[in-house]
Parts: sequence; C-alpha cells; structure tokens
Amino acid sequence: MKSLKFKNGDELFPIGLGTWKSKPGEVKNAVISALESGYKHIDCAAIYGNEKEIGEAFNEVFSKGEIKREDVWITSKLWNNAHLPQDVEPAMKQTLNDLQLDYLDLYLIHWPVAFKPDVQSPEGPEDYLTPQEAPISETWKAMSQLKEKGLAKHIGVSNFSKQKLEELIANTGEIPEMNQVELHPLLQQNDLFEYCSKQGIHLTGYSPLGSGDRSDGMKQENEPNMFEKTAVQKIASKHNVSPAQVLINWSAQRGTAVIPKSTNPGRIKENLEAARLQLDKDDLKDLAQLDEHYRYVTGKFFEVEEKGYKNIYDE
Ligand SMILES: NC(=O)C1=CN([C@@H]2O[C@H](COP(=O)(O)OP(=O)(O)OC[C@H]3O[C@@H](n4cnc5c(N)ncnc54)[C@H](OP(=O)(O)O)[C@@H]3O)[C@@H](O)[C@H]2O)C=CC1
Ligand SMILES: CCCCCC/C=C/C=O
Repeated sequence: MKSLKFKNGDELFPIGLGTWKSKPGEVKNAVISALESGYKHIDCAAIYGNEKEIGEAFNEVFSKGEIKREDVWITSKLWNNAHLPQDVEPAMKQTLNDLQLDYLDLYLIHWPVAFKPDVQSPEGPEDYLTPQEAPISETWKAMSQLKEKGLAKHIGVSNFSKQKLEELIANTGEIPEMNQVELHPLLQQNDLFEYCSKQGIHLTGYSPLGSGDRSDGMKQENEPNMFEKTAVQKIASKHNVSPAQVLINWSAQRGTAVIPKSTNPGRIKENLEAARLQLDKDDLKDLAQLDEHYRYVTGKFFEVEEKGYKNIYDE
C-alpha cells in the first residue's frame, strides 16, 4: 500500500482512524486499540468534542514508549468560529493542549464557512460572518504562520471545491497540501481528484463507509447503503473480504488517504487490514460504474445565502 508523499519528504500511510461521533467513554479505547493494531494515522477535529479524551489515549500510548509520537500522523481541524486571523493560533493551541501534543502533522481549515467567534453551532444567519468579514485568504495566512512556527508540519483545507481552491491559490499564492473531502465509490469526484493531482494537493476521503452513524437530523431520506451495492458485495465475496474493506481499499489504491471511523476493536482492525487487499482491473471497472455523485454530508446545513454561503460545494 503506497504512502502519500509530501514535498518535504514526509509520508502519510493512507488508512487512518476517523473520530467524528466517537463517543466519550469510547474514543480513548478506540484510539488505543487503533495504535496498538498498527494504525499510524488518526484524524481529529476540535468540533468533534472528544480531543481531550483522545489526548489521554496519546499520552498513555506514547508514554509507554513502544509507539513513538513521531511515528504517528495526527491531523486536526480549525473550527468555523476561529477563522479570524487572531483566533487561529489560540484555537490550534487549545487543540494541542487537549491532544497533549507539541505539534500536529496536519492542520486543516475544516469548512469554507465562518461563524462568529462565540458560536459553535449556528442557530441562524446572525451567527455567521460573511466572506468579506472573514476572508478565507486571511485565515489561510494565519494557518501558514502556524507552519512557519513549527506548530503544524503541514497545512491544508477541507470541504473545498475546485473553484474555492483556485480562488485561495490566486489570492494567497500558496497551494494547500491537503484537501479533505467526502470520497467513496458513490462520490468519486473525478474532476476534483484530477485538479488536485495536477496541483500537487493530496486528498483525504471522509465518510468512506457512508457515515451510517450520523444523527437522523443529518440524514436524507432513503440514503443508499454502500455495503449493500451488488458490485461491492460481489467483489467482497470474490476476495473473501468485507464490503467495508472493499470501500476502504478503493480509496487507498486510488492514491488518496481514507479515514474510516470505528470505535469497535474488531472493525478498527478489519479496516486497517483492508491495506492487504489488491483490487484488480475488473473490480475497479465495476466500482467506477457506481459514481452517482451521492453525498452523505450535504453541507446544506451551512448554506445561508444572505451571508454569502450559497453553495458550499459550488455544484
Ligand atoms: N472534514 C470533514 O468535514 C469531515 C470529516 N470526517 C472524518 O472522516 C471520518 C469518517 O467518516 P464518518 O462520517 O465518521 O463515517 P464512516 O463512513 O467512516 O462510517 C462510520 C460508520 O461505519 C461503521 N463502521 C466502521 N467500520 C465498519 C466495518 N468494518 N463494517 C461495518 N461498519 C463499519 C461505524 O460503526 P462503529 O463505530 O460501530 O464500527 C460507523 O457507524 C470521521 O470520523 C471524521 O474523522 C467525516 C465527515 C466530515
Ligand atoms: C456542529 C457539528 C456540525 C458537523 C458538521 C459536519 C462535519 C462533519 C465532520 O467533520
């Protein structure tokens, strides 16, 4: 399984552990279990509300000494209420403090949407800052300073369309190193993938298993279940692996990182073992046919036209 290579020579093992919705009382054991099973990549975010508990897991594992901090790639994300330049470093320091770390391997702007500083979860348009009040190019410049200070080894973005990447690059002259977006066989994002490959921007695919544990309020009616797709089941039977392993391997074999979430030790192990699978040409052809441009995480919850957030993904 190929690692993703960065310009400074750093490498990222593609399969990581997602932690959104990983509950208090469960996430610490999940992270310990992942690291002890051989994971080298953990995906976190301030808004997931569990970084303190993940920090306890890091502290426990790294202080034992068998697994070293420098051998694990740890990502976190700047929440939407800290986009003003003066709020970026304090937000990151809070994350570092919670995770009990000195630096992050990767820090991402979580969404191309800004909230007022005291708002965690907006209740109405009044809770947003417009793109004029909080220009994303200024947030990016503050992110660059975190890299210059060594607090983040790499910086990037999340939920950015091709158009938003082009605007950011034109306005700052800098190219993000990573874009974390939803990716799976139902949403292959071939245009974005091609654009990012040309620019040297790596992709991380989120919700690779269809994010089935989102709250009902975040779900759409009749969401497709990727585990039940005939092609996925057929390929899983052919290779004697699980449907989840087919989906995870599809991402990693394509050259993107992928961060399935689980708090179940058996499934955590199973997901990493997807690295051993080798999908063949026929499998890839069958999976390519599944691209129905279906998004589980629609982004609609942040679309407030009067505040300048009309179409998050510019589709
Ligand atoms: N940047 C962003 O805006 C976003 C980032 N993310 C990141 O991506 C990660 C993954 O995406 P997420 O939306 O959580 O959803 P996933 O697609 O990873 O799906 C998670 C669900 O799949 C179940 N699951 C895990 N492994 C298996 C398996 N082998 N077989 C069957 N079911 C399985 C989990 O249950 P169980 O835990 O019980 O195993 C859980 O219900 C997030 O946790 C987060 O880190 C996600 C969304 C947005
Ligand atoms: C207030 C929580 C909103 C979560 C929005 C979707 C983000 C998902 C994971 O990163």
